[in-house]
Amino acid sequence: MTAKSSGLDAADRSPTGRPVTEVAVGVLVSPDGRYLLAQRPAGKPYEGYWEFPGGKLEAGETVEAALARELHEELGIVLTDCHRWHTLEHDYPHAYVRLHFCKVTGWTGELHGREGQAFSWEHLPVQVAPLLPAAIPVLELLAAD
Ligand SMILES: Nc1nc2c([nH]c(=O)n2[C@H]2C[C@H](O)[C@@H](COP(=O)(O)OP(=O)(O)OP(=O)(O)O)O2)c(=O)[nH]1
Repeated sequence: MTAKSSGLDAADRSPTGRPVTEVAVGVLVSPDGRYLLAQRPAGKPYEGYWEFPGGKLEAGETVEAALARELHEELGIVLTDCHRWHTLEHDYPHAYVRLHFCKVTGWTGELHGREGQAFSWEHLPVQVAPLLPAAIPVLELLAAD
């Protein structure tokens, strides 16, 4: 199979030739219209910055499967309802990421930070800081929704 027919093409490289890290991100929406933000744990790039929960896709994983796994690992919840929303790319010093944002409206279980991270349900405009650079355009999209 050629690279193109297997789906591997120029989209797997950034415009400057960096490999693309695919990331599944959940925008959890509470019944009263707040959004869940989590603080990045110690030891990760941008430690202490606020972001939407999620993480990198593993080999062969879909966005939805990766998101379900990450939400369970990070927050102890089981994803029951989500849909893809926006995809954004960001060129960080540590990686070029493609962020697949999904709106999450259904889950079961009690939320708790299983990696010791803080989290907060926020109305717009959010009060937590600092935010990951790539979270800022997402908050603008949410405000415009
Ligand atoms: N989860 C999440 N990641 C984001 C957001 N915005 C943003 O630029 N990112 C970037 C930061 C990281 O480079 C990448 C996510 O990778 P990560 O290190 O958190 O993923 P992971 O949990 O799989 O990490 P790992 O410890 O397994 O390496 O996406 C966001 O809102 N949420």
